[in-house]
Amino acid sequence: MTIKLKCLSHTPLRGLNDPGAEVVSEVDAVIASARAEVETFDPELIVIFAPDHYNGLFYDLMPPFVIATAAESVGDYMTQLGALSVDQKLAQELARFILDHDVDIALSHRLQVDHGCTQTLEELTGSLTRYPVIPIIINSVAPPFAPYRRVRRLGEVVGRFLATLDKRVLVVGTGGLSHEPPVPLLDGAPEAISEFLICGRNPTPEARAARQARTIAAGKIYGTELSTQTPLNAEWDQAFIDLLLSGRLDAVDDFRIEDISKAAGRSTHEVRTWVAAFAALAAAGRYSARSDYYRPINEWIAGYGVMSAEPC
Ligand SMILES: O=C(O)/C=C/c1cccc(O)c1O
Ligand SMILES: [Fe+2]
Repeated sequence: MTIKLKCLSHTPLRGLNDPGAEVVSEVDAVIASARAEVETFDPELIVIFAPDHYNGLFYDLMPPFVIATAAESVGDYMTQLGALSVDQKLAQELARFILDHDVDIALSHRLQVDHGCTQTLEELTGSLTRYPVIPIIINSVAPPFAPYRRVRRLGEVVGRFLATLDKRVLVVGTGGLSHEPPVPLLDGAPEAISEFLICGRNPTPEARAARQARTIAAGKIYGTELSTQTPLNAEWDQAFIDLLLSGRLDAVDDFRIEDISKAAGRSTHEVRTWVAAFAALAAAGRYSARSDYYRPINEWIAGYGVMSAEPC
């Protein structure tokens, strides 16, 4: 097996509520270069660790981890609609391997995935179907969450499975870094919102448009005194990037979920996908990592970062 890693923030506001042209072209260039690297690597499999934002997973049955043997994009925001090219057989084998190695994971034979998975897949590969893929969703948005040590363990077991394959594998983590978009909480939610959070699958086009308009409106005031959302925290983001660069992944075992939510925003927990991706890579031995880009971007409600890594 040959393995490479890419971790990227995602933001559905890219293209819908952009910062200045200079920042947009900086990020365009970083993504274009990441995509060129993926093209050169020509992966035979992509394992993507991603969150869901109440598009595929709801509180009627909210698993901490899910592996998909088939997945369809809901096409939210500006993402493509349609099926992903999931390697069904390999996903089933991986699910069995994970369970055999003492990590509990749910299995979906028809998972709806959102921008949290598809935006990064499109950015890195140009489509939803360019390469065989296995999506693994890590609950990062709908508390309570599995502890960070369990996420690291999940990644490690996935990495051990990948080491048994004779393939070029790209491991991807998508989400984070610090941010808090206006995603509602079940705790204390009014009836209509709690009904949505419990079983809001397949919203009407009007409901989807209203949700997107709310996110855009939140992006317009994020980071100002008009916003009630926890602001970006560049210091937290840099410390997290430094931790991944250092290879001291076991430090995440001490991460306290409530502390992170308060310091850097509730959706910062999407970094759980980065933790899993790095742990999968680390299962192959020591790695060398680089931080390709970081900038806090209020318009996108994103501590926006890109990292790459490979074994050394
Ligand atoms: O779920 C939504 O509607 C919005 C999600 C969002 C907004 C801003 C930044 C992100 O990383 C998001 O996932
Ligand atoms: Fe997200």
